[in-house]
Amino acid sequence: MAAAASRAVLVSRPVTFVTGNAKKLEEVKSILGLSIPFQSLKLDLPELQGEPEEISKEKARLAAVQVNGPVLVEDTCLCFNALKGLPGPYVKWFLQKIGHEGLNNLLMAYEDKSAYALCAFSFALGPDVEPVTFLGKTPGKIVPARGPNDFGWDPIFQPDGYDQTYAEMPKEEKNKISHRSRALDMVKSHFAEAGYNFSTSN
Ligand SMILES: Nc1ncnc2c1ncn2[C@H]1C[C@H](O)[C@@H](COP(=O)(O)OP(=O)(O)OP(=O)(O)O)O1
Ligand SMILES: [Mg+2]
Repeated sequence: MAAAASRAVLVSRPVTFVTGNAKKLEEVKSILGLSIPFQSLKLDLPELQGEPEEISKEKARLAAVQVNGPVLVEDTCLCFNALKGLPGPYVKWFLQKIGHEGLNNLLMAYEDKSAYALCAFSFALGPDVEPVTFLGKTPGKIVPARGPNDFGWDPIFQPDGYDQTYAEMPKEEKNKISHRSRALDMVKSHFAEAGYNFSTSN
């Protein structure tokens, strides 16, 4: 810790987590706890097409311009192996248009129902600083919907090693193994190593 403190970067404001999704914010809050001082801003940022890492980085660049300070953003993908990673970053639109049943039907022609949930967090210190990205991945499979329908595709994703879907699992259990918590672990390590020193007085 002494080493980290000696190269501490003084950051004038707490990090702003920018998302248009209240459920995402809830998960990030409960996973991060008090480990990183952050505030949130509800904004649905435009998303570039392309690879998950690039989409997330570009979101961070846009967010940093909007906030004019340090920002954290996240982009979530649900990737089907039989479809070479699709719908991936476009799962939000697939879910909106064809729902859980439609997502299951996409895999009807394939025996392979395996999938992975991928979460890409990007952190930018400000509008002129290149964002850094942290990826978290949880392997599983796509199943007919089971469990409460209160968060996106949770009811159709069953992580490997579990007989429950994300939706059926207790939140604390999901937060232990989820793609989001894996990526956030890396975010936390990055913050600890960089020794950022956030002023909370705004
Ligand atoms: N942990 C999760 N479990 C289930 N569904 C999720 C999860 N995280 C995100 N989703 C859903 C919400 C969206 O439909 C889609 C991800 O799209 P994404 O662009 O990352 O989110 P979003 O547009 O709702 O919020 P943001 O404003 O942060 O982009 O997957
Ligand atoms: Mg989005």
